Amino acid sequence: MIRFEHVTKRYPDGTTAVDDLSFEVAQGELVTLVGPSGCGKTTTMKMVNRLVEPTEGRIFLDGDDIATVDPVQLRRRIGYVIQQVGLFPHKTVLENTATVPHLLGWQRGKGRERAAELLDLVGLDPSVYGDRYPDQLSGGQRQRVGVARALAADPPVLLMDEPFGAVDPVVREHLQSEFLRLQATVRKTVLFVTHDIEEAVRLGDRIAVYGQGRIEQFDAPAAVLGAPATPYVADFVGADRGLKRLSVTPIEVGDLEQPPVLHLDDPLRRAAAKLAEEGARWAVVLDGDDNLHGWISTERAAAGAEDGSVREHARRMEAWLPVGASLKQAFATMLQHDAGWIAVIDEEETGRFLGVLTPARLHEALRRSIDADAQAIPRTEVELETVSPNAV
Ligand SMILES: Nc1ncnc2c1ncn2[C@@H]1O[C@H](COP(=O)(O)OP(=O)(O)OP(=O)(O)O)[C@@H](O)[C@H]1O
Repeated sequence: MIRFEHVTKRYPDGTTAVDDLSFEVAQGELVTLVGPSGCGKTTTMKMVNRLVEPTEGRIFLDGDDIATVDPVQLRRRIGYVIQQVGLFPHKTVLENTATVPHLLGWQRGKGRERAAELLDLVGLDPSVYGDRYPDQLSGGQRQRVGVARALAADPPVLLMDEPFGAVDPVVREHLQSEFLRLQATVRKTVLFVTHDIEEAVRLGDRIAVYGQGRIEQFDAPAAVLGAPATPYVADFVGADRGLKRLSVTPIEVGDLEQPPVLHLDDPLRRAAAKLAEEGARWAVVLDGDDNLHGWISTERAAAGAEDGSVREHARRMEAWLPVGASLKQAFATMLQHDAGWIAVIDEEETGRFLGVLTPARLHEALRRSIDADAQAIPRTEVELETVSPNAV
């Protein structure tokens, strides 16, 4: 979709901002450009929409050499989001969002309708925020308007230059999650500039790690973290690679332990006997549809009334995640609920219980992910050790 072929940019003062750059971004792919200040990220991006012209080399968009495309026509195919957002202060949120459809000569009603749809999509209720002016919004809300505006004319390509750079870390994480959800729906081809490796890792399908004017490594996040191509990249991604890798390694079904399982309507006496027989300290409790309800301790099951059912003694389980969530989320959930394990469910299939993740299993999953990359073998072929639930 976007292809750089031996692109160099030298500014008139002699600065070589980008030196012989070649890479390709596939349709629907989100590539993050990450590197220290002044390494040429913004220059790379601005060459795509011809705000900067290359000195040498060629750039293709969907097969067209962009040097041959009228810049105004070109920019209609490209949404652009920048840190300063650049909203018009005297226009309402809705008018700001409808800017590009308006420029494209869409009928006013159609443009506003589209703008309202987009505001909804980025989490701003148009009936609440549509008539406000930019200075009546928080920084995070302004960034969302910036994203909505860039998407309004439905361009296939988005260029995003530190779009979440100006907001505090909490809002930033929130915007990142929302953007990932949005991208899963709209599947744009995205170039995303950031100087934050965490953000690059979290958002990118692939990451381009920049040295001075050059890409040092262009790879999937797990590979950049697990197998940095050069000492420079290793240095840039930092010593706490293991921690960062947590955020790119998903929980897989193979990571889970299978503790004893009971159902809400099971007679308590039978449940207690089963737990004692298996030597387990607790069991997961499911409802009639095999969805997660909570858990019950062996002690509590044994102490209950003779004729009771599991329902009266089970506790709700708040610490759970869908399969595919990151190990980092799993770790955070354990800490948040002070839990020795978390339940993992299959969200796709309406919350069916799949198993539990323990700290030991989390650590194993992390190790396996590192080893698998190091040996360049598919993760599915890595043998799992079995750990009994009683070990928790
Ligand atoms: N108009 C210009 N004239 C001369 N030099 C420029 C110009 N624009 C950028 N540069 C230089 O080109 C190099 C790359 O700049 P660029 O803005 O692409 O870097 P960046 O990686 O985006 O940095 P940052 O993260 O600080 O925005 C820098 O040395 C910068 O000073």
